[in-house]
Amino acid sequence: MEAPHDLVVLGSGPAGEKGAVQAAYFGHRVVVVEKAPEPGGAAVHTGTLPSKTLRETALYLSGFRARDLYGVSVRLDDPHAAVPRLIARKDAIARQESERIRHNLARHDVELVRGDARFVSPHTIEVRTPEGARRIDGRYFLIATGSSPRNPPDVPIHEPDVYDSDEILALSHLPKSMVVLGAGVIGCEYACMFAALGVQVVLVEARTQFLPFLDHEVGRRLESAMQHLGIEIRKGHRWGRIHRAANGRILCDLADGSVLESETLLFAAGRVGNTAGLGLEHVGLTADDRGALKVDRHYRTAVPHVYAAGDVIGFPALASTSMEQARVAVCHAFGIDYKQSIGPMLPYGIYTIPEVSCVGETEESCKEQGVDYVVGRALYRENARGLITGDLEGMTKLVVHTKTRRLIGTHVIGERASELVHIGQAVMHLGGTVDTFIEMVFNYPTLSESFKYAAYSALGELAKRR
Ligand SMILES: Cc1cc2nc3c(=O)[nH]c(=O)nc-3n(C[C@H](O)[C@H](O)[C@H](O)COP(=O)(O)OP(=O)(O)OC[C@H]3O[C@@H](n4cnc5c(N)ncnc54)[C@H](O)[C@@H]3O)c2cc1C
Ligand SMILES: NC(=O)c1ccc[n+]([C@@H]2O[C@H](COP(=O)([O-])OP(=O)(O)OC[C@H]3O[C@@H](n4cnc5c(N)ncnc54)[C@H](O)[C@@H]3O)[C@@H](O)[C@H]2O)c1
Repeated sequence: MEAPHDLVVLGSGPAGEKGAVQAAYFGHRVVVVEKAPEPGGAAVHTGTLPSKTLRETALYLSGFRARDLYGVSVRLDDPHAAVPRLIARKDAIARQESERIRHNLARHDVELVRGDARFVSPHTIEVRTPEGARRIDGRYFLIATGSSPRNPPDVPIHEPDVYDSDEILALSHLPKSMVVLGAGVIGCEYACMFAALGVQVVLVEARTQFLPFLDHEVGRRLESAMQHLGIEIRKGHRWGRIHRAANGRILCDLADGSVLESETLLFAAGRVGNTAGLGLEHVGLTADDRGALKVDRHYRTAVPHVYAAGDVIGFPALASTSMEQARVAVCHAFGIDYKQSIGPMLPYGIYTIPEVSCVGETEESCKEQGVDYVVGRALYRENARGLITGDLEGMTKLVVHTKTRRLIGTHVIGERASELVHIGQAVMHLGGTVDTFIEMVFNYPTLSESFKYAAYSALGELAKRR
């Protein structure tokens, strides 16, 4: 009989990898079970990295970034050659990242077992491996099995030309038109990517507010930039039947009676936790109707020796937070005095075109909480690096507490937004004020310098309040 492992991790995505390595680093014997042929999960194979690689490749192949510099029209030299080039680049990145994960696990002496895991008793899983079944006992378990695209019965995902966000990565050619259902982060990102490649995109969303968690001014800017990119945005529309016309095109009925017709359709409306088939009943757990597991602030489920982290626990379902949750879970399980909680301020990076990133309070959240605030803005078009880069629509926006002058929110839309936001995040994390930016010397010319000018703008607003 195999000796029990200290930690058994189900899944090798961001949560599984980081949780496993954290425990192994502190001397514990760890095994990771992964059912896919290569480690990395959705982050490496179907979600984060593939979509971000496609975005960069789409911008490069379409000459998109050069549009405002040289007045070139955005078009692909050879649309037929684009898809193989997009796919090849994405596959190369996935291979390298899987290899990095294998290496990271191996150098921490974490065993990686290929197979489908399910609980057969509270302390034992059975793994169906290509070679047969293997039982693994553990003292603690970390469920990090991630999520999959939601697949409602009335959406014919497996029909040709109808895709979900996993299948879209196997697109064989660039379509002329696409209807994207769901303007969540996934829908918006893919809508932008395909529009940049010259595909005619219609984006449908039931809500009337575009990405409602964004600062509304930033959301409006993004919406108008996406429209400028050629995307037709249909807000406040529910969709109904999706079917095929006699001419082979895809039809999507909208609740107002109109019908959208396109060559392809991407269904991008939500994900469900990968808990079906995990044998949760053998450990005394149940998932909710979205397949998600409930955890406490230490990421412990209702069963004390079983933890869960990442997409399988639902919101916010980001690679960034999944890793941190798993580290916290493992530190708690083994009493490691290292990481007790995840940072209180979670940044969002949305890789639309343009990119958007934010952390902390929005104008709307300040109003809701009755917080007295001012904002400062700096436009990329008034920034030397913005002019050089040709991004004339970008903006850095700071939200500052009127009384304490502390920075409480950072919002960036434009080139490098998801990198730049960390400047604001660091200042917020360290309790900095608007004056911090005034004291700092920034490299010139940089987009980072927009923080100083946004701070000046906020100072102007503060002066009016005196
Ligand atoms: C299109 C798209 C774009 C995204 N972009 C971003 C982004 O830009 N930034 C960001 O932070 N997040 C992004 N995300 C979200 C991010 O990919 C997820 O939050 C992240 O992958 C979750 O990590 P995880 O470890 O919880 O699960 P996953 O990465 O899903 O990994 C779970 C692993 O568990 C394995 N598994 C499942 N069941 C079993 C079983 N029974 N036995 C063994 N193994 C099993 C799976 O095969 C998988 O490898 C994106 C997601 C999508 C879909
Ligand atoms: N850059 C990033 O950080 C990034 C990128 C992609 C995905 N993700 C994560 O992946 C997760 C899933 O993203 P998602 O975009 O699939 O889900 P989502 O739930 O965020 O968005 C789905 C959208 O579809 C709409 N919708 C649902 N049913 C509808 C109907 N019948 N008619 C009209 N509209 C309808 C919803 O109102 C919603 O806006 C998110 O939690 C997100 O955090 C993150």
